[in-house]
Amino acid sequence: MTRTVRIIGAPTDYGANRRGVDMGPSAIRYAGLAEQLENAGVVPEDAGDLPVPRAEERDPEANQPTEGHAKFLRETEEVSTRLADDVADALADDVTPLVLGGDHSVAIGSLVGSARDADIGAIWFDAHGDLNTPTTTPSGNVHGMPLAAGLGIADFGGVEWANAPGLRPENVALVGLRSLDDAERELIRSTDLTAFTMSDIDERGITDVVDDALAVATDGTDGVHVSLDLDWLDPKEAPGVGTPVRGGVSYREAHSALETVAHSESLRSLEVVEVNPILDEHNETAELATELAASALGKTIL
Ligand SMILES: NC(=[NH2+])NCCC[C@H](N)C(=O)O
Ligand SMILES: [Mn+2]
Ligand SMILES: [Mn+2]
Repeated sequence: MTRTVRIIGAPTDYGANRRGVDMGPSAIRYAGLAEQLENAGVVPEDAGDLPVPRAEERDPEANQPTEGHAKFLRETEEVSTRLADDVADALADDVTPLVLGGDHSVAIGSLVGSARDADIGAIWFDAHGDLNTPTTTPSGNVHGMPLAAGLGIADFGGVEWANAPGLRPENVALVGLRSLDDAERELIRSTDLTAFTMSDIDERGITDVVDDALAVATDGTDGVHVSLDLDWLDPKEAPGVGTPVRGGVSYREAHSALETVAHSESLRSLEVVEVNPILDEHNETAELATELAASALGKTIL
């Protein structure tokens, strides 16, 4: 049966400290997403963008860059709750949700929706751990926290709207890490999360690492949520991101990783986040995002 993919735009920027990432969904569509998905042999269905509180409508008090504080948490709750419903509805319609960020805080809604009526695994392709909490965050930016939120870790325990019921740390694999805060490092050591750093990819090659990540994420689950932060790639390949870190995966490694995901036939939901057209060069990061989404959904070279 041909897979239908529902595109859900989540044009947020309040979870990051860089304006412009809210234009990610349009840049990704403009880069030819629908056509790329057709080339992948799936039927794209565009649900448009979720309403997101504009800068003028936000609580100015919620933008205090102090330590031990999550900025715009109320706004994040509002959008995450809606997004979770849309993701869950897509799955109930037997359609694969493809969420377009926006900053990585949108992953809270994706995880909650994808794990609403199922046990899921997650693969986090990212330079960062996104495992901070309102207490440990060095920046206050919620895009550095969504995985901890979904897992209900530390002060996210009991923050119900942010917890993904069917997601357990044993089924989460982070791939391509190269920038961690101390508290995140500590957390990875003290939980059942699986973490593959760039050094693991150097040593073992991307396919082996992603095979292992898939084994973790599919073990006893109904499917896998793939979260692709474009800063996972080397900034030379993906310059249009707010928090670039040198030493990321190459163009070919990224495709290979997502082709391996497609091959496993375990993809349940997908998101591509952190594309910031203002920081991009000729929309190349958005183009990369569309290509990689197509690879994850089954596009092959031959
Ligand atoms: N999704 C991202 N780009 N996250 C970057 C997070 C950076 C840093 N760890 C922080 O908490 O602020
Ligand atoms: Mn990142
Ligand atoms: Mn991220």
